[in-house]
Amino acid sequence: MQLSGKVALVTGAAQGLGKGCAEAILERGAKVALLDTNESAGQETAADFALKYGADRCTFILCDVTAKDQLEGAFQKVVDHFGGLDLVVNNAGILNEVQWEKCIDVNLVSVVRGCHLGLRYMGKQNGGNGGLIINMSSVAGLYAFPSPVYATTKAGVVGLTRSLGMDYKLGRDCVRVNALCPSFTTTAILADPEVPEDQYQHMKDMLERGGGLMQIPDVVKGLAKLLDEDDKNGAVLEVTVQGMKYHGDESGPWDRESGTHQPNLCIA
Ligand SMILES: NC(=O)C1=CN([C@@H]2O[C@H](COP(=O)(O)OP(=O)(O)OC[C@H]3O[C@@H](n4cnc5c(N)ncnc54)[C@H](O)[C@@H]3O)[C@@H](O)[C@H]2O)C=CC1
Ligand SMILES: CCCCC/C=C\C=C\C(=O)C/C=C\C/C=C\CCCC(=O)O
Repeated sequence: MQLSGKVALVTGAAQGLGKGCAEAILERGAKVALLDTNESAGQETAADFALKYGADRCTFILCDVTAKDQLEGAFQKVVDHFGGLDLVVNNAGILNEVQWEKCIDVNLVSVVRGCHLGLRYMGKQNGGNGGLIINMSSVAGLYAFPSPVYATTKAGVVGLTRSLGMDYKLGRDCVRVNALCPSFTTTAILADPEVPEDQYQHMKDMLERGGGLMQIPDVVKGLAKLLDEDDKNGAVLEVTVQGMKYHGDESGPWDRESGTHQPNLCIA
């Protein structure tokens, strides 16, 4: 996707992976709205980006993605402020197995809503120009993971992405939907996850066996791949210290006999 002059909205962008993604999008010439509940970090990030990329190219919007009115209001603010919308990164997420309903709300319900809003504002059938949605899932959404509710939310994001990315609807809305599945990356989410001790110990063990931590720029390379590959729709990209690979090339039962698996290729 050519991003010069385009408009992006990134949730959970005050810090961590969302901030890294937002900066990569700014570097490619787009304008970016940063949404987050953390007002001080969000304002600081926006001020930093304004200095580097220009005050007219970045804005912070205080928004709890789990509050329907706030998320809807934020999408409208972005369109009012920048005059359109071309790219949505649904990134905000938490790991909390204690307040597990909240984990589902932030990581899955809000991503569903963010996708619906992306389609509403970017969909050609609604007067938009088409666009791209990138959902932040996790390797935890692809393999068994010791925090079951978190893993469920991330697997849900994978299913949502694959299904919204089916090409039968692309001719109508011209909005592609892809997902990024990183492994453990150094951000604040690792510092204090609200998980039982046995889950935490098992995660530490997986982290060691998996080859250790990634850094934010490693994951941003995955985002860049999804931004560059315009033929991808419904694609799910795993990013680990071992490299990157797409998931989901297996044929479903409807294609298995004929062997005519139809990858989700963008035809718009
Ligand atoms: N760091 C890691 O190892 C991995 C992280 N992820 C995912 O990446 C995404 C970003 O996480 P990180 O940058 O690692 O963590 P982080 O904790 O540094 O950043 C998360 C951001 O989301 C914001 N946020 C949380 N709840 C929110 C809400 N209700 N409304 C708006 N903003 C909210 C936080 O204020 C924070 O700025 C999450 O979806 C996470 O599940 C996926 C795989 C690995
Ligand atoms: C040791 C501290 C653990 C704290 C974990 C906090 C957040 C983790 C978020 C994730 O999304 C975890 C991401 C991936 C883990 C899933 C599988 C591990 C596979 C290991 C590998 O091959 O890289």
